[in-house]
Amino acid sequence: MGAGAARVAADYIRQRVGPAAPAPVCGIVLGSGLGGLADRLVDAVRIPFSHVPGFPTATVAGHAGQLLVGTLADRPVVALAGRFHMYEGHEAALAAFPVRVLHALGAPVYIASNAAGGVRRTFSAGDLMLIADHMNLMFRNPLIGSTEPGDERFPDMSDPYDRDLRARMRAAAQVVGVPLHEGVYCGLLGPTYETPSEVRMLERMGVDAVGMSTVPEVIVARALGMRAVAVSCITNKAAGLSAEKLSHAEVMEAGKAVAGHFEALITEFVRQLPAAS
Ligand SMILES: O=P(O)(O)O[C@@H]1C[C@H](O)[C@@H](CO)O1
Ligand code: HPA
Repeated sequence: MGAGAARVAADYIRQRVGPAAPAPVCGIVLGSGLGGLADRLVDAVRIPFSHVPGFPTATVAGHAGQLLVGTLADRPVVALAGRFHMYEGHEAALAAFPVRVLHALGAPVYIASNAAGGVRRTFSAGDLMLIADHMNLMFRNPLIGSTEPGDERFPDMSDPYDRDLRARMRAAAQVVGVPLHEGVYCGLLGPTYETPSEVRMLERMGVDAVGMSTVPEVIVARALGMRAVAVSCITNKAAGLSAEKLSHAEVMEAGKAVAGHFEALITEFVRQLPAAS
């Protein structure tokens, strides 16, 4: 799933929205329970994933499976309500394919969001965490085998979550009065949640939040030279850190409960995004 396929998908999307549509200032992927931001887009053209060439169908509850082209805070954006996970049976390259499409549509900035379990003991459901860095414990890389001409073959990952964009996200949080933590996200394959022993291991490794996505997407964004920024919604304490059993229903509920804060934060961030970033 490389640049050629992404161009085909982007051409289809452009044809759906019309040639006069401006290039997006960013592309946004909305994680589990966070799809409500899509309803904030104005004059949105909604395209089901199943219509976009190369996209599989979204199979996870809480992922609407729609690509939207519209404006947020008067800025042109593309948003994906839903994503593809490797635990759905997809290769890492396919999980990250939407980022290639966002790039082909001209988005210079990639904004990821996800639901995640809080490994940092002070985290509780409803906290938002700006991702400072990630660990790839999926042991898959979407660039394996890629010989795409536009791809950096050996991308630098010393600053995967762009320093300037993180500062802008912190500033946006202050403007809208939303508490924003910052920490390290670890991507695991899933779909099982972690065991308590795994969570203790992650804690010792320096992980603050654990989830099942985002990492392949950000790797591809970096390989394409896009600037990336990401926010985790802590939907639960990670396994073993509370007496609660984990369920996807609880994850979606917690995502919806924090939706107001999350949407205000991302909307303000997009409002402040420079035109050519
Ligand atoms: O797509 P995200 O990363 O937001 O979804 C998380 C990880 C799993 O897909 C699911 C587990 O409940 O939520
Ligand atoms: O506890 C979790 N672990 C992994 N992924 C998750 N997504 C939401 N919560 C979790």
